[in-house]
Amino acid sequence: MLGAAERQNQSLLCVGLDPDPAKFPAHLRGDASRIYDFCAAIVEATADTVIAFKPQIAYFAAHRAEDQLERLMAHMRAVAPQVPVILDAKRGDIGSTAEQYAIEAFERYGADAVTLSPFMGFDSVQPYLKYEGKGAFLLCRTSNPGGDDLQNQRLATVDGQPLLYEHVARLAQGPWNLNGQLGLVVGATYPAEIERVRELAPTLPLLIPGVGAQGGDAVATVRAGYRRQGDATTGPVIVNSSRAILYASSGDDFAAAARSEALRTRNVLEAARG
Ligand SMILES: O=c1ccn([C@@H]2O[C@H](COP(=O)(O)O)[C@@H](O)[C@H]2O)c(=O)[nH]1
Repeated sequence: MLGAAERQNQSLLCVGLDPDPAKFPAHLRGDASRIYDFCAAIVEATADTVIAFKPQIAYFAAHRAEDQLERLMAHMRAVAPQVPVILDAKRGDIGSTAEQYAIEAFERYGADAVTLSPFMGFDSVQPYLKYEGKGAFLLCRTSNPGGDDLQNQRLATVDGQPLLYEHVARLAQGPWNLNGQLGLVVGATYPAEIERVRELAPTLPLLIPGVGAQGGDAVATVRAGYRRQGDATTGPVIVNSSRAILYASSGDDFAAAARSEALRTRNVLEAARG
């Protein structure tokens, strides 16, 4: 799906759906019952500019808007059937609970992929892999400064003493990737680490948040993560921007402004492919 959407829309851009009613345009501001309306307008305005959509579940759950997320997932299917939807849920729990989270992501919401924390080990990831054709992106080197606290620690007990994030990348490229369903999350705020992850995980899709509001360098991100080999490329690169697109305007023209910002970002990413 990623390859098809990338080709059809000529895009590496993922629009993140992080609806915060306090930031909505004036006629919707503060009204959590309009989360669906806001997001549906963004989806309609950007559907032909993206490789993927990424709704962040916290922004719906915090406002008791899970029913609106269900409707939005169905709407994305209808408006953009070719565009994969990555549910950003960052789940991670023992196997029996993970089975319930997998039902939530893939059966309740019908997501194509979900984000997971790998911290609890392979048995916490395995329940998601039972869903044929669905994907799981493991947090590897996240975009936030605090990612250093654990992800940049050296593992003295593992061969070669890799950094923790390097170990996650190797596991995801190798023994954990039973049916080719895994990808990795790497922050656009750390291009050198994106390059390292690409070395260790040449075929995996990389979900890369951090351009836009977090200030990550879009060009450096693509140069670090995107590889063309002959006519083929290595694993896809999915560069997420949420707030910079969603809140490009606080006026009635918010959807048109979101489209302009999405097109601008897409074009920067395209130019960086070389
Ligand atoms: O390392 C990570 C992992 C996930 N995120 C999520 O991506 C978006 C970023 O939003 P912006 O408004 O473009 O900053 C958000 O949903 C985060 O939860 C991340 O930023 N970094």
